[in-house]
Amino acid sequence: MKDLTVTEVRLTPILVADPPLLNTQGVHQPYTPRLIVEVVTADGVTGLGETYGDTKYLEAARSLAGRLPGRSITDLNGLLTLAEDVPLDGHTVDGSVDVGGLRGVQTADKLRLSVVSGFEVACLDALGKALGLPVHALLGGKLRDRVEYSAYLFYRWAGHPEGVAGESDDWGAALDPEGIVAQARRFVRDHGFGSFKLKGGVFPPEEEIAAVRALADAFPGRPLRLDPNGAWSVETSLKVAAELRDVLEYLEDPTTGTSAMAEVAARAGGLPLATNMCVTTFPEIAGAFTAGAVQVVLSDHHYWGGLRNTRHLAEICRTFGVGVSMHSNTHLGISLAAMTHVAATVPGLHHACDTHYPWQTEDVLTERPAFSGGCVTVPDGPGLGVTLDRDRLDALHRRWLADDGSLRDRDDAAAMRRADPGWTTPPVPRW
Ligand SMILES: O=C([O-])C(=O)C[C@H](O)[C@@H](O)C(=O)[O-]
Ligand SMILES: [Mg+2]
Repeated sequence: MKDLTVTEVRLTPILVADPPLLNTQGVHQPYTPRLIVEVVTADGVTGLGETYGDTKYLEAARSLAGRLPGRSITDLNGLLTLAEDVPLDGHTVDGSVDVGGLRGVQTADKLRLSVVSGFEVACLDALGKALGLPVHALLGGKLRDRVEYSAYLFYRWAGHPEGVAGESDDWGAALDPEGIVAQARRFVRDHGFGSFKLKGGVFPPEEEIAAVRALADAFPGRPLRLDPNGAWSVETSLKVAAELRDVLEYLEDPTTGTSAMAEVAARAGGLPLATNMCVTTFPEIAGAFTAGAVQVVLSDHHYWGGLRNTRHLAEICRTFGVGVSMHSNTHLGISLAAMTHVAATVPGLHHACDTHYPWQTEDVLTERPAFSGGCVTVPDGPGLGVTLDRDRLDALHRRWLADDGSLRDRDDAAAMRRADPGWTTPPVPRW
């Protein structure tokens, strides 16, 4: 009989290199915080998880980690209950849209669930390793052998602003339709992606419409998406919908708030709306679905509270005839593996999932998960099927230790101020 009792939890905050990707709030910082969670059992099995690493997540994770030893890694329902008691500093969850993450409102429950997700994945990884089963088997079994991802295109600068220390890359700038098409071609060449999402809300809508049109011309018939993170008014959203209806698979969070989304959805001539901003918690589902505000929910196991909650969300969507796919924030290979396992178990996953992973040149794994034909093969080995490289983890942790605190919380507006000192987060609607 195996001893599945947790004896130790290790939390390692790290800073990971990130390119200067633009969004409506600003630009990505040169390094972004992530938290690596290791759960160790009495038998010496270690499970891996990954989640947001910003200070408020780290503090909550430390509190939760202290409560785990002595419990079983199988006690995943208890883990969610345990998290409800994690104390939070009130001023960190004020109901506003998060700075940089663009994941909708911040609430205490959502913060706790985001922390729990890293622990849940680590427990599932450890359980899978202990039983010799892949994580997808613990979730009820895979329905597909490969999970399709979409190329995540960003307007970007060639490098971080002058005077800002960061890693360089050879992508060059992408600030117009030609740059975006060139970026897409490189994603196809390197990873074989068959669908494309453009992060919008950066330039006036006409410029972004032109970029999507250029993608449609370069890749006829391929599924395309545009996501301005709620930056447009209802009227602007409708104008964009009318111009791009023939080429978009869906329009993602054109405008902010459930009622504005519902108005756009009702008048967009059948173009589906997707969201990772107006439906990000279970309590938001009823209002949004009843109002017909969204046709596709972009799940994210980080903020929905883990892989099992993601399946739960997918079942609710299926019940209401709402599509489901997957959102991503900057993440590493542990999370890509977790996303792939859960996506493999979701019935009716009709859209390629988002992933930032191709933008991440650093990881904490011995071997990076790879895309082929735009897909990741679902791992069938024990657990998540990834192996921690402790030297890499230590190096990225040392970077976090050396930071003076300015990069430990993602803040895309602050990063933009390094290039444009007068920059403030634009009010919505921006256009
Ligand atoms: O689909 C989305 O909304 C995102 O991926 C949000 C992210 O924060 C993205 O905008 C980014 O990384 O800049
Ligand atoms: Mg989005």
